Amino acid sequence: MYYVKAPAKINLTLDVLHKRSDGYHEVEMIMTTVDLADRIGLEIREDEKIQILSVDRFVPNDYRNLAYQAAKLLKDTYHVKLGVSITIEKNIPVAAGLAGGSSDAAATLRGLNTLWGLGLSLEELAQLGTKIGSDVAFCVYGGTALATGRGELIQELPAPPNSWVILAKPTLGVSTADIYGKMKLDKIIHPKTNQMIEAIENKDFYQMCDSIGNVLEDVTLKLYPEVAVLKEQMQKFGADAVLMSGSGPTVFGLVQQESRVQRVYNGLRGFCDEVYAVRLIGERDTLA
Ligand SMILES: C[C@@](CO)(OP(=O)(O)O)[C@H](O)COP(=O)(O)OP(=O)(O)OC[C@H]1O[C@@H](n2ccc(N)nc2=O)[C@H](O)[C@@H]1O
Ligand SMILES: Nc1ncnc2c1ncn2[C@@H]1O[C@H](COP(=O)(O)OP(=O)(O)O)[C@@H](O)[C@H]1O
Repeated sequence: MYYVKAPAKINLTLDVLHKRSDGYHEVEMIMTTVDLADRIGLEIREDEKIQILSVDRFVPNDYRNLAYQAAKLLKDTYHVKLGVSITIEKNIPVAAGLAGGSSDAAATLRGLNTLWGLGLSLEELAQLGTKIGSDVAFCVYGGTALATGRGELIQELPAPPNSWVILAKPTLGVSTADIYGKMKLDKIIHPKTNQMIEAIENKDFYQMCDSIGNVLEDVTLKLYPEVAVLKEQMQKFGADAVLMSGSGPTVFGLVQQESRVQRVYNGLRGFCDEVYAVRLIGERDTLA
């Protein structure tokens, strides 16, 4: 079995500039990877079949699985005469704003590129990934990046300052399309994207905390007040900065001091089942 790591992402900033004629929204967002990851196991099949073996009951094990779509796209585009069995060990919460499905697809693209001996560049894989979903290109590269367009245009950024990240996922799933669709474009308060880039470049933790922002947060918080409560709790327990990731509903807290991590984690565990204390990965090249 050939294993590939598929880490979750968080959005340090997420801005929407306008709605496009193709129905997508033009975005500007800073994304970074965290060390909560699915594990993708790949096994070549001579019979040309693509098979998904997943242990998670919330994840489809057929053509609807984004890892399946990644394998099929590679196979069809490059006329590969092999198949693959894909085992997905799911650790990233599903439909959570953490890009778990996109990361599984990206890891499958990277892994099969090696296993099927295709010799494609990351750029070529990212371009292919864009056909599966807007977040897949970022997940192909990992690390930290400014993502524009509908999210598929990637400019690499340096690793952010070191930080712990507490992730808390309420027991509800959110539809990304629904949240984008309910946004009031004339009421947006834009996050400080340039200030965030500066904070990252200067490795300034407190400026990073001061620059986080997500225009989708208001929409999700209004629909699901329990997410707002979770945010307040995380602030109360001492996180340095708190924000919802992507379209939600996962809330993340940045915590610089290791001594404070346990307190925030334990505090949240009291009323939220899914809480994780992880680190920012921040850099590319740790995904093999
Ligand atoms: C909000 C974000 C932020 O990173 O992440 P998640 O919350 O899903 O993790 C992304 O923009 C989500 O990316 P992804 O989940 O790949 O979305 P896609 O499958 O491409 O699109 C799902 C639906 O979301 C809407 N959509 C998505 C991206 C975009 N720039 N504008 C949109 O309006 C469209 O209605 C689209 O049909
Ligand atoms: N490998 C996969 N892992 C998770 N979800 C998947 C996968 N393949 C398809 N999906 C579907 O994609 C939807 C969004 O999943 P996910 O990527 O976890 O969320 P998000 O886009 O909020 O980060 C889920 O409802 C799920 O049914």
